[in-house]
Amino acid sequence: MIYTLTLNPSVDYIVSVDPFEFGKTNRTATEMKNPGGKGINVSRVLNNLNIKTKALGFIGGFTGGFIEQKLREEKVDTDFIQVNGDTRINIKLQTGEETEINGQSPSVDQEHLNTLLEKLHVLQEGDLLVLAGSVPKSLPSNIYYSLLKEVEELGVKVIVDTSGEALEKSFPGNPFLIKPNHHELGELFDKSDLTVKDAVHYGRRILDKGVQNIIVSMAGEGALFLNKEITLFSNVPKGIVKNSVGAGDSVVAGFVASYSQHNDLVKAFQYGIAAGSATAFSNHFCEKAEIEKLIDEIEITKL
Ligand SMILES: Nc1ncnc2c1ncn2[C@@H]1O[C@H](COP(=O)(O)OP(=O)(O)OP(=O)(O)O)[C@@H](O)[C@H]1O
Ligand SMILES: O=P(O)(O)OC[C@@]1(O)O[C@H](CO)[C@@H](O)[C@@H]1O
Repeated sequence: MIYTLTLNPSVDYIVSVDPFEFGKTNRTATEMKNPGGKGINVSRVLNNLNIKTKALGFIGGFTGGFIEQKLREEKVDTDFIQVNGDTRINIKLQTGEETEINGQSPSVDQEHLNTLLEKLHVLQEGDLLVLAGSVPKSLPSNIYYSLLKEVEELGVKVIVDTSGEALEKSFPGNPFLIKPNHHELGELFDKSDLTVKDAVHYGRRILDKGVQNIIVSMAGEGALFLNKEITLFSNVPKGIVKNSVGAGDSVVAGFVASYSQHNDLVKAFQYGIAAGSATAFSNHFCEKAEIEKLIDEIEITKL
């Protein structure tokens, strides 16, 4: 079984405004309201690929109700924990470039956390758990490390997709996979504008800290896959990016979809990149046929 955990879900309000003028009343040309948060996005993409997951996380208020209702309509299985306060609303403003305003989440207390731990204790050998997204302020920044330790004895493979302190602190918990983009990887070492060579160098330093596999996505510039045995580079297919919200989550979902079926890291890397680009090239999360159309354009080379 595949589980996703979103500690900090959101309603994503994705609007295009053209032209956009600061200090003026602007009107939207298009708008969408979607259930969001990185783990939830992974569940939604896997659902598009006919792979069942259970989405865990903390939700509350009218926005939490919206998320549950939408996921129920899409037939994504959920087991959320209710918290006091409204789940945040994240604004994604498309004006030719993309600007994001991510909101604040309601607080999560010890009792909520204990309920989460109970839910995680039912996981079994062979299960995959995706821990994704930012950590609400009320939780410690080493929460993903604690959760990795919590399921360590269960034989579960854990994927961590987050950034900054929460990501860095997860490394000694030996996550099966992490997927930073090149900016997030650079941030961990106080570096910007990483080249492919730099990304390989810093990726290797993270492998030394206990992470088993790393995908470094670099938007239109390609992606890397690293573990102690192999270093691979992938190009990305050519196309017009329409909406990158959830493209990174689609890489994770595509990887999980393929790996859970074929147990092959290289194939899963390729499928993940195809899924990321298929989402980036459309206004919805990728579908199977869209991924399969791109897969042959993706060449994996050994570095
Ligand atoms: N210009 C592009 N051309 C082709 N594919 C792209 C492009 N930009 C993004 N993608 C696809 O989206 C994936 C994720 O992009 P990126 O490296 O920006 O990760 P991210 O920052 O986690 O994504 P997100 O925008 O969802 O936060 C890439 O690996 C690629 O598959
Ligand atoms: O604030 P976080 O948790 O880092 O990211 C949240 C978020 O930007 O990530 C998803 C796209 O990856 C969106 O659905 C959501 O709004």
